Amino acid sequence: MNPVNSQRPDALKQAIDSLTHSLSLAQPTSQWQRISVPVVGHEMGEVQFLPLLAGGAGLRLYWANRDNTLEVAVFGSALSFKQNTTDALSECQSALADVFQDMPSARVYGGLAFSSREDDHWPGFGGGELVLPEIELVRDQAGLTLSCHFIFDGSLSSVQHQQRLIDSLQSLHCADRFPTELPQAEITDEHPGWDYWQSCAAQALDALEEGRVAKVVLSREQTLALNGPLCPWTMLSALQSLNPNTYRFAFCQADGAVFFGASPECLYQRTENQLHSEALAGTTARNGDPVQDRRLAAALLTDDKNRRENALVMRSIQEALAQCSETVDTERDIELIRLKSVQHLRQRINARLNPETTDAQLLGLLHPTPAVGGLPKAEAHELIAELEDYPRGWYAGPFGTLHAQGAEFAVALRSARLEGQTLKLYSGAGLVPGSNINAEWAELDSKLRTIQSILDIEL
Ligand SMILES: C=C(O[C@@H]1C=C(C(=O)O)C=C[C@H]1O)C(=O)O
Ligand SMILES: [Mg+2]
Repeated sequence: MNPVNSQRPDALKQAIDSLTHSLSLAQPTSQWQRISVPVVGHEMGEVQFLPLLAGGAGLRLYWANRDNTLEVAVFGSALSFKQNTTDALSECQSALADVFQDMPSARVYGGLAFSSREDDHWPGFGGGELVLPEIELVRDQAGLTLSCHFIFDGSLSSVQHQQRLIDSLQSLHCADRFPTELPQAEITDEHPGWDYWQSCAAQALDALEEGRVAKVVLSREQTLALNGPLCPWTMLSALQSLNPNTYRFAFCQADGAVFFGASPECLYQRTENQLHSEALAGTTARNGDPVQDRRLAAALLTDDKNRRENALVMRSIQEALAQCSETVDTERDIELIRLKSVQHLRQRINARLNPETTDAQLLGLLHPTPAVGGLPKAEAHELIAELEDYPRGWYAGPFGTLHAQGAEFAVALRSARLEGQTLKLYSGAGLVPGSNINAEWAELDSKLRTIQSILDIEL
């Protein structure tokens, strides 16, 4: 990989200076303030978010949507909503409404855990966290914008905060060498390993045959030991090249622990009362030989087990949306989604929501879909808690953004958690009656393959 220069493009430097100037002129008010400046000039296109994040410190977050119409880098949080339970979003909904009232263009970003059970949470990440950025760099259809958010009431503490914010703005810079080199990685642990998988998948198949569940998604955590520091922003840059039409996301805690990934799956995207969701389930591998690859795709499109996996997700999303929508329409075609190491079945669904529907309600109704949990929900989640012997944390949880006009959440799959020189990778597979234990294990493998391949893991 080429080391890239460490300068700060002039267009960004000018925006930083202009934002610093506006910030120093801020008038005391007790309300939230958002100050934005456009990043303009011929060098605007050279402002790369990942090297800037790599050059930063403390809490940072990255979010890019699947069609690449929105890319965001967050440096620090002006306000943080920590979630103890996944449904606690309803508790911060009114605080969020106040923030959006004062700053109609503000957005919050973050992730939520898969489960509200505390013993399923990761240390430091808890049940979830949504942040209002202290400094936010956004690339969208309007161009590039640098913003900051703060409370400035003229008190000593807010004056100090204003100064800290100016210092942080002035210190934005690209990492000296980016992408940085990647360390060597070695697989040291797995939950489940192959032996335990056979027994846990067999127990799940029993529950399926007895009709206790119709579908259950079991997952696996693979631990990699690294022989040096790993730059998560370099990983994201590599993921972006391999799978450009995925949601890319990262949440880096102040202590350096990072959750990141590149997911193909949308939980929902809402603009006012128009909502889009999808059933993304049913998987086969990719093959380097185009003829074989097309054969795999054709087999997937007609495969009974994979279509059942998908149909159950579809039905569950339809039923959830029916509870809060005026209309719910499914798109007729099942599409094929091709990624670097796997291909999936997808069917889209659109709804016109009842006007009073909130995002807290939507998250509660939709998450976890049976693409990552199972059906019936309660029984499947109980089985997952019983069989899986590691915490899922934010893996398979919602990750995304909320704003005054809407929201967009990915399902945080194809993801990993980095702590020091330990990287944990996650993947899951949906079991339905007739699933084969070996084939589902191979599916777990192929979903881990993309991140592994960046790290040159030999299998
Ligand atoms: C659970 C994961 O993926 C989900 C399970 C799928 C399946 O079983 O076919 C396909 C896509 C995702 O909805 C994962 O990648 O970890
Ligand atoms: Mg599957």
